[in-house]
Amino acid sequence: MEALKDTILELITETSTNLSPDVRAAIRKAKQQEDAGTRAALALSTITDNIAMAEENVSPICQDTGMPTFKIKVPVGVNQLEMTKAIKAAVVEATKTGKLRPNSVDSLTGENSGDNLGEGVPVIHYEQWDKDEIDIRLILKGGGCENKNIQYSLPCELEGLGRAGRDLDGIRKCILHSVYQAQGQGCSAGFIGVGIGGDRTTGYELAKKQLFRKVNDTNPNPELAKLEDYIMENANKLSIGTMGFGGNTTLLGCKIGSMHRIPASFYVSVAYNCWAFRRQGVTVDPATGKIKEWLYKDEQPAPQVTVNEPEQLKKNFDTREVVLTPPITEEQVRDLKVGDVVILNGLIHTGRDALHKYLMDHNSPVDLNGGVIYHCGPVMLKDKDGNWEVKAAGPTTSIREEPYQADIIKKFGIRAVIGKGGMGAKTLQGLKEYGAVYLNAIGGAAQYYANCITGVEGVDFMEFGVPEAMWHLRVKNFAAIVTMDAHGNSLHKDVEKSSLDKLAQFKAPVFS
Ligand SMILES: O=C(O)C[C@H](O)C(=O)O
Ligand code: SF4
Repeated sequence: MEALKDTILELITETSTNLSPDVRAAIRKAKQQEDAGTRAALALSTITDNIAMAEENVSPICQDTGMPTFKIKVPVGVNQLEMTKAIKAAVVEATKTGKLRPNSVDSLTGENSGDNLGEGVPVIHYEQWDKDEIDIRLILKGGGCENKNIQYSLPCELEGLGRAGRDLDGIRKCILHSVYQAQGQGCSAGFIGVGIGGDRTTGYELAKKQLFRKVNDTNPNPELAKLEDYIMENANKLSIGTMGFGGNTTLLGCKIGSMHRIPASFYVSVAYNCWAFRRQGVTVDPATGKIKEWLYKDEQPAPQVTVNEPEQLKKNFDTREVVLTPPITEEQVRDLKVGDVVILNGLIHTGRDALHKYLMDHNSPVDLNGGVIYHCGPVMLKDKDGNWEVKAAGPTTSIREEPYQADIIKKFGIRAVIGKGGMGAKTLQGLKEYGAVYLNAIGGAAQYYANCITGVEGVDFMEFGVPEAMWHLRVKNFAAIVTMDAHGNSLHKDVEKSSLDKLAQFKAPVFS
């Protein structure tokens, strides 16, 4: 099987950079159904452009290439030890070439291994089957959507929906609630895999396994097929929309599986996947290790997408546009309101979990007064001259910084925070008190934003690892939407409230 390492490397590259046709079609449909001129339409246009750019650049669709998870079926006699060696070698190579972000972090020390290997990483599940070929499936599921997975233990009380019992209607309520609780934080519009039954572990495994089904397949269990149809007809009535901006499409797919459980437990487990639904598979010849067939590629190529120039994008949307260059003044910030599109030109600094924790008790290596913090963990490579190159640079989920953000804004005089998914009441109060804004970039649009970065002017805290370091980036035409302003307004708060009101319309039983 000497070709196996190259096969796995090709599979990883394809999964990370080229969204499969069934997922693209779902996103295309959402884009066609979105009301023109809305923020959700802007987000879907940017996402569509980003998908095309990733394919063209053979570079990660999203900077977070997730926890590489392989599900493998092997004929009797195949050497799994050899396979694991080849998989790990391919993962290291894919990381070196910028197709994967180094994502393997020691949970106790915080140290990033740098090559995507570590205890339990990558995840590799083997099972034997009676066919004489190897079936290898890979999913790259990022942390932001993984954090929106949820597991319900029935019976339970659900906000907006009331009691969820140990029956199909209780399951219905859990699934609707799982879409509501994700809001836009897991980069909606999303896909969900649902596992009914099992224990805490196997329930979640069943949920994630559903994500390997094709977007347009039909559930072989008629009762579950009916429930999937119901969810797809109704979840979008929550109007959470793309990125949680409000809008017509919140859910792009729902796949449900069921297994036996023990009498005391009744779990409903939901694996929430973002629009960057990256899963691919191949069948492989056990003798050579070569690819026989791709499993999620259609014959006809996806329709060509013309990548909108920022100018073109701006023309489609009648929102106020404000061009800003850091350092930004308090007056400029207080002039902004929710819905404005801010175009940034100049120096911004990345910072996420490790940096925010550090800055609470330490000084910043750079002057952040009037500055912009970008919640982002980029994919970075050094070019032949040893200069850093940004390969992918979309936003991470901002809510994780909620415990720190207001204090950091006050301490350093920061004027704008860029991220996705919004922040909470403490930050909203801080924006008002200290004069700052929250700018929602389009989650997952890693190529789109990498394209706006004209230079890397340095980096601090490399000891935090590439994703968590403080990168000093020069940007041009970096567009993001004001979704929390310095006057106490928050689009996220409004959408959460309106979607909760809408959720309540599904309280009455549907499935007896
Ligand atoms: O880790 C990241 O860069 C993004 C993450 O997947 C997130 O959605 O927050
Ligand atoms: S940033 Fe968004 S698109 Fe990327 S992995 Fe996280 S949830 Fe998915």
